[in-house]
Amino acid sequence: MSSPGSDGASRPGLSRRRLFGAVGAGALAVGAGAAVGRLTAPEPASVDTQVVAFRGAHQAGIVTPAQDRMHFVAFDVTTDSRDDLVALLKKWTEMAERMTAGEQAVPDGAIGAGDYSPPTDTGEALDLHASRLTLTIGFGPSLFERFGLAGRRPAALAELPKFTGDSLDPARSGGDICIQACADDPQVAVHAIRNLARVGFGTVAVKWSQLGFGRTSSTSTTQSTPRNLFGFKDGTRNIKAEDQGAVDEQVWVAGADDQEWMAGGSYLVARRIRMLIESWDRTALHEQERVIGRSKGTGAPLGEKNEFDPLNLDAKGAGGQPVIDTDAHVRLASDEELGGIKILRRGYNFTDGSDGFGHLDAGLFFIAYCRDPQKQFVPMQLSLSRNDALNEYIKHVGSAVFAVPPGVQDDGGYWGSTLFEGQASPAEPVAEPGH
Ligand SMILES: C=CC1=C(C)c2cc3[nH]c(cc4nc(cc5[nH]c(cc1n2)c(C)c5CCC(=O)O)C(CCC(=O)O)=C4C)c(C)c3C=C
Ligand SMILES: [Fe+2]
Repeated sequence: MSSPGSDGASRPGLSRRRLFGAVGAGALAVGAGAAVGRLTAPEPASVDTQVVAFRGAHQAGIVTPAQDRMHFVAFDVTTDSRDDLVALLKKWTEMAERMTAGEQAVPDGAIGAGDYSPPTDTGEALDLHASRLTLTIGFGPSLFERFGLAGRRPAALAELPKFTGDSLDPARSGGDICIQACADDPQVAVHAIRNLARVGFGTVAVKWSQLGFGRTSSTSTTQSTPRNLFGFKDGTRNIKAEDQGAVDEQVWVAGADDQEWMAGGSYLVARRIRMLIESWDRTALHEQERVIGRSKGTGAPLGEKNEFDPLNLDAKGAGGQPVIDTDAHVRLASDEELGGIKILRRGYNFTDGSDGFGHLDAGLFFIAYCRDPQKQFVPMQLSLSRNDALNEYIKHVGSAVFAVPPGVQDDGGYWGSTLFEGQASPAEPVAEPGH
């Protein structure tokens, strides 16, 4: 197994490709991208930057610069055996570390297991790079009702309330465990989830899953802002990895918050939000911009010139009416209106065919990370669900919340070991969100 360098980058992206030789690896990276038909060009990457370190104080895939593709899965745990569940988490950890390093899920698993048994790696990523694959695990509230975990459930991991307008499909909601796979190559993300689900047979079963084809936010100042399916730049005022103060205050759980096993972890809220594309597409540009509160072209706040100009929520037009409307999305979601609350958004566009009525089943698979969903996501979504002008054009159809444990470190840990072994390492307390 390879180990990442101290800078978080390593070279084992080559090893899955060793079959084909290491010469010209940089050129092959470009070829591999073209072969799977990326819709948007990946940001330039050398072989060295293909691997995101798996180990660390925090799991990768949260403040990691958002990759362009996602495969998200929620599992039900089908066993009653805690030992079997822990054994699977250990196996998953090994496989996840290998795959994020660009290696096969199991050494030589694709063709080395012999002619008479099923391959232990499914093989579709054999000639692909690591593609900045990250795998991030989370545990849902329902898991804590079993396996003797009741006393270890953090208060922050309460089920989300029903919000005005929710039209949730239980078949696309909840789950005992989630795994978020993000990569710059869709086949790499799908391969990772497929192989983890495959070895989980008998212990877990897929409850629901979602593919995302384009990031809808930036999580680093090094990234350009992408556009969502309404055509607007999305992620401009997101928390960025470089803003350490905001990340510590709003994203990472501190040891003193509640359950110590969550120190260095975070909470993930997932919402499958259908976007009523046809209705939006019949809406005048002026109204689209009023609803969002930003200009479609530049992404600038209404009344301003440039994308990153500050929101001026007090500005009034000639008639004395607010330039950014009282029910504009960005006003209602802003930390200025919410007592300092922020979240880290990491969502993806999706299109899952059409719905039988000639409408695209398309939208935003919204993912948010925060230190306490009850204090951050819930008040934000309460405000949006009641008053947001955007509600005429969207419908929340799936929902889930998960506790995302801290990262796996070099201490024999595995995904969830701080929960199952009680090995939490205390973290420095930092200020509460919004204070
Ligand atoms: C509960 C949180 C949020 C949901 C749900 C949500 C859905 C949603 N958002 C857009 C499009 C845009 N959102 C933008 C900004 C923005 N959105 C949220 C939160 C939720 N969005 C926040 C916290 C912010 C930042 C507000 C601020 O401080 O300015 C923007 C503007 C660009 C940006 O800053 O990111 C767009 C565009 C859609 C289409 C959508 C549901 C489908
Ligand atoms: Fe938004």
